[in-house]
Amino acid sequence: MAFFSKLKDRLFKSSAKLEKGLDAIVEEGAEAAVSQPDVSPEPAPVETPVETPVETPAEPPVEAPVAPPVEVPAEAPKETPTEAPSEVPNAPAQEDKVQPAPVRTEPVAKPMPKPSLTPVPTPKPESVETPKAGLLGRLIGRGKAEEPRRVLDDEMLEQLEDLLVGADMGVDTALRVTANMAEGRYGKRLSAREIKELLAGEVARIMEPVARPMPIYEKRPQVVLVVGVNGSGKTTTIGKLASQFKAAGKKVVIAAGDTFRAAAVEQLQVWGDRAGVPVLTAPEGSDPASLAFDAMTRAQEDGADLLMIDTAGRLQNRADLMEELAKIVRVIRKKDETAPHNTLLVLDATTGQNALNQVETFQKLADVSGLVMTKLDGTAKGGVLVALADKFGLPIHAIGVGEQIDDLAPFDPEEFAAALTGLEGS
Ligand SMILES: Nc1nc2c(ncn2[C@@H]2O[C@H](COP(=O)(O)OP(=O)(O)OP(=O)(O)O)[C@@H](O)[C@H]2O)c(=O)[nH]1
Repeated sequence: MAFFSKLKDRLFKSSAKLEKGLDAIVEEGAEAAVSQPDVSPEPAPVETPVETPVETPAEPPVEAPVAPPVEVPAEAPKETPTEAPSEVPNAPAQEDKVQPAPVRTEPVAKPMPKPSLTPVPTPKPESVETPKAGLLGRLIGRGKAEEPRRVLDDEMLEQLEDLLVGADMGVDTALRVTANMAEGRYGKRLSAREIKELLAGEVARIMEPVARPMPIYEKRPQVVLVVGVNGSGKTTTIGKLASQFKAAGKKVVIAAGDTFRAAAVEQLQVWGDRAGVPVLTAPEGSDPASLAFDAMTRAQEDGADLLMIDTAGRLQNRADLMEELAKIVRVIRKKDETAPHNTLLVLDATTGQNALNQVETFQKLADVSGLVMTKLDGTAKGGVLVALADKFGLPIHAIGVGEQIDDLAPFDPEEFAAALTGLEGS
């Protein structure tokens, strides 16, 4: 199965929610579609008045400049370059070719520049000559004249905003996205598909700057600290990443740093076995920093490429957690002052807007350098990724789309946008 279909399949709850909502918005205010073909195939007679012809009474009054019958392109403008999506996700291997300089030479924890607050002018769509929908066209579903269309006005924009807020995009992002969608199109008649394409284009534009695989450095061992609240998917993500790194030829060691929960340690051992990677553990209740130090020693002795350190995620006592994370960092820096080279924050997509609070909290506790978003399968809250990208600009290294070892994919903005909005892959 192509990865696009898999992602769309897995994101079905988010996509179904947006897709149905968009269809309903257009249908609700749609004009009589058949009497409103997109484009008159006949050249207009010279004496044709500028106003809407009398024989199209279904056109509702519009306050804004009246749109010509068709000015909306059949395809939304593609503004973001696409990397060839990989059937088998392998983020580490991709990045490995680049081998960037060690992490401390660049401010990895600093948020990337935020997208501009002002709507980005969208290229004005050129008129598209839509061929007259013949019987064959209608039979195969290409009859554009059959599509319900609705004039993009304030009421429709408000409905779109509400829909996006309901899909967990957050108010600020939803307003920005709809403003950009309306740019140059206000008063025009749009079909549901055209709106989905516009929305997908906007989402992809916001997501493109943050879609970055986890950087791999020449430093050995590269230390990856994994943080996040309990249950967000840290253990599972470490297992999946370890498996992918190993498949890419890397020697990996895992440290089970959540020493307070025996079950967490056992679970990590199970994932280590699955990935074929050693997991260093310590007795329940022992000092996680001491384990991290031992793991660092072992990883150095073994010539490991990567050391992945799991951590506790108890936010109930932030001061303790902050001290615990700070101590882990202090001791591993005794071995390598540039460590940790990555601090991954694992977020559970099903928590919706709460994910935004978690980013703020963990940015105070640790130097978060990138995000992994888990449980994107089976949630209607996938829109929160757009809000996260828009608000923080932190790189999204990968997304979790299931509980199996292979269910971790590099983040592809265009595929995500298409899957989120319910567009078919082409
Ligand atoms: N559907 C789905 N489930 C996931 C995904 N990632 C993790 N899970 C599940 O989420 C639950 C919690 O995952 P863990 O990896 O144990 O989370 P954790 O952050 O390590 O939690 P603690 O061990 O309590 O600290 C498990 O049942 C996982 O199988 C994902 O991408 N999709």
